[in-house]
Amino acid sequence: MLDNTLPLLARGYAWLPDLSRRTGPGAVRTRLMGKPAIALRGPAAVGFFYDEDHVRRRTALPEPVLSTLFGKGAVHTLDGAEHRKRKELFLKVLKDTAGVTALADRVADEWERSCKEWSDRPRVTLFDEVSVLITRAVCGWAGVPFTDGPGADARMTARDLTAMVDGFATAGPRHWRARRARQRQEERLARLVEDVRSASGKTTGQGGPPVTAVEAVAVHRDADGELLDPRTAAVEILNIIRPTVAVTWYTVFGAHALHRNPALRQRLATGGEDYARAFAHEVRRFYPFAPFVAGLAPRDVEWHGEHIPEGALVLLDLYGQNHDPALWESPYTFDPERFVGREPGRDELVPQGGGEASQGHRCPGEDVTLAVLSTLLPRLARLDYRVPDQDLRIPLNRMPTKPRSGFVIAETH
Ligand code: HEM
Repeated sequence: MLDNTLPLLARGYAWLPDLSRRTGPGAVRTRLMGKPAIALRGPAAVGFFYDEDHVRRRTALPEPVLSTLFGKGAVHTLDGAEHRKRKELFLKVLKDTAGVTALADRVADEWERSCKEWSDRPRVTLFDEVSVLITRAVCGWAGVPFTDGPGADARMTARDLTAMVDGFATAGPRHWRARRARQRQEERLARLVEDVRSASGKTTGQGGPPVTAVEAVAVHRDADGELLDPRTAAVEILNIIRPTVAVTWYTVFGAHALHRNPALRQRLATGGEDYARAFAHEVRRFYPFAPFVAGLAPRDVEWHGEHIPEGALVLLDLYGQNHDPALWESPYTFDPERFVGREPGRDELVPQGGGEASQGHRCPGEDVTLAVLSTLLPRLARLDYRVPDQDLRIPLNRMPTKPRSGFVIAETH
């Protein structure tokens, strides 16, 4: 069987759906990065995938992904007790309702401030502006100051954080930009962690409980009882602020959805929290972001009669599951009604992984994602703007993708 790494990089989100159309229903067998690989989808597959007896993460992620998107030593790469202990840190910071609301309030304030700035400009690119406003909000909230050092002002930080996401699945200039961005931000945040540790005395328990995400990371002790080394601490601070800024992608997709479905605008503008949340869920289901998640079989295992040899890559096809006609009626229709008055099942809607966030690798940032989207999208629906002619195509062969123009909005008069 031919190795599919290059076709994956070349075809992006279309790669797995095309393979599965060719191979028919059931699991898809292929080869990736020189290993046999099997791709699964569906709620039962989610249960299988998130069982550590079947799939482990250590060594599953290739170096180019770690050096751009996640960082070396990140929570994504841990298993078992080590993973659960590190994950507690994220759950403490990201599942705290008051903390998430405080972050959403900062996003709302930054939105108001940005709208005032935009009123002087005939047009703005939503992707660029939203990435900066979320960067300001999340860095303020997390305790990451903006100073004059390399990559330290809000616009440079936003550029670095989005570059890390943009460059993980490609070769060439985008990839090297992502590596440099990560290096710059890890160095700066490692220094911040050392400063916070020495200034506050919090690591010795003398400075009171941590109040910011940076402080929480600085005082966190891993399963071995040790503090994180400053570089790993920087990696994990980035694993809070980078994906929060990545909600920019979904915000721009939300703008795209409003443009393509103008009848939904009024309801989103005035429909309150519940409709905003339903709309946010549908943006996460409909638009492509994380294509799949992957791990390695720790021993020979079996999935519905399919043999998976030890060391094989197991993929959970997130994008495929979110568009599976067996789960979603008219999956290629954008329709927030599917989530009005109902929360999706745990293993049904999986743009950010499945299973329990506290037990497995499911994204701990779903509350933050939904809160930021529910803050920004109704405000966008209430904003008076025009969508000038531009290239709004969303190429599926690019990962991650977005409307090519970045979604330009212009004043109405
Ligand atoms: C832009 C929207 C987001 C998307 C599409 C997304 C997607 C994902 C996916 C697919 C995973 C991997 C799940 C797995 O390996 O099984 C993940 C993990 C993770 N996400 Fe998110 N995420 C988003 C937002 C966030 C936010 C806002 C945060 C933090 C504030 C966050 C922090 C994390 C962390 C720390 C992990 C690793 C969890 C672990 O390995 O246990 N994500 N995310």
